Amino acid sequence: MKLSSRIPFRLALKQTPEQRSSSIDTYQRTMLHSNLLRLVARGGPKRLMSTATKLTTVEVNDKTGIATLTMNRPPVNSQNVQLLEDLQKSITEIENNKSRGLILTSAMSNVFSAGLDIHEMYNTNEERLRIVWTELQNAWIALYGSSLPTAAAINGHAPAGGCLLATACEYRVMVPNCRIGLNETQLGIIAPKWLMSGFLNVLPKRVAERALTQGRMFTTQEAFEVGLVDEIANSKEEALEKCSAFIGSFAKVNSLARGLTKLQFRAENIKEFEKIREKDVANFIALASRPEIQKDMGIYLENLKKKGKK
Ligand SMILES: CCCCC/C=C\C/C=C\CCC/C=C/C(=O)SCCNC(=O)CCNC(=O)[C@H](O)C(C)(C)COP(=O)(O)OP(=O)(O)OC[C@H]1O[C@@H](n2cnc3c(N)ncnc32)[C@H](O)[C@@H]1OP(=O)(O)O
Repeated sequence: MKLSSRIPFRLALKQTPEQRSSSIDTYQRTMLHSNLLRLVARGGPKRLMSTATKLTTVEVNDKTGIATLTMNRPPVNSQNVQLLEDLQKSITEIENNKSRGLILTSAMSNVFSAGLDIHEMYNTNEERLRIVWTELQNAWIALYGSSLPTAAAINGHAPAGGCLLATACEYRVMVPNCRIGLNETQLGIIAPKWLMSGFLNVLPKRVAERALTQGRMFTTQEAFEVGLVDEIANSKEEALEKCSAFIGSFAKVNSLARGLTKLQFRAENIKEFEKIREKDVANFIALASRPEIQKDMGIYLENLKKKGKK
């Protein structure tokens, strides 16, 4: 299956008859391929890899060779230092074990990830803030810069840092009635450029600019319509199957050529990020230490707690 051949019927209708018949033919082949993969994915024995991690698990499907990396930090997979470090360890392990691809998902029933753990940034010291931000940077670059095919099975809400992880992947499948987006401006903070890279990779610049300035949280349907997610699935299982089908689409492509091509597309963002990463840590510490930001964090946490008790 070629990525360029994934043309939905509604777009196929706008094409010439020749283009249309070729797209529909490719579409049917794609469906057949994805159904085959689904059968394999369902039947395939799963192997739990030996990750020395507390908050992530890695399961490899022996038949497809695809690894599923699951975040498991109840209640909302908020990203504390431990989760960010575990994500990196699991990504490295999946790469070293020569898996055919990586699917990122969540063990929570309605949340993919709530973003950075605000408790880790509240009432703390500069050294802790440095660690938090450095580990967020490290986790992002491990995922964004991986040469493996990557996909996110977004089985719940994905605000801020949750959206960051999802958009670091090459493909996204999301369950209905959830929200995804970079809501930083709504919180009175600014997402640095590298943090927007994945978002800018998948959305037209105009749409991305508007969404980022508004701090917009897209519903699943809206995210699909603008291209922030590639497909909608009715359940986590279906999302995992669709992600497997995406990764399976590279079965006949030379993996080295594929990986290097991917990295060429991402090289500029990665280079920019490497240039500013130290300065970016300093900027984050300065921002997060500001008394008014600390005050806002306290209020935000209180409101989240109150909402939870309702
Ligand atoms: C002003 C705050 C941020 C300040 C940051 C400062 C500087 C940073 C500079 C740049 C950073 C940009 C990069 C990334 C930033 C981030 O990721 S910030 C985090 C943004 N995340 C959010 O705004 C999401 C907040 N959470 C929610 O909207 C919801 O929890 C939900 C994810 C939609 C899930 O809803 P629901 O299932 O109903 O669960 P509850 O709301 O009831 O939550 C359950 C408990 O979890 C706690 N919690 C939720 N999110 C977080 C979080 N991000 N950090 C820590 N804790 C969180 C929530 O308080 C509940 O706790 P209790 O059970 O009540 O104790």
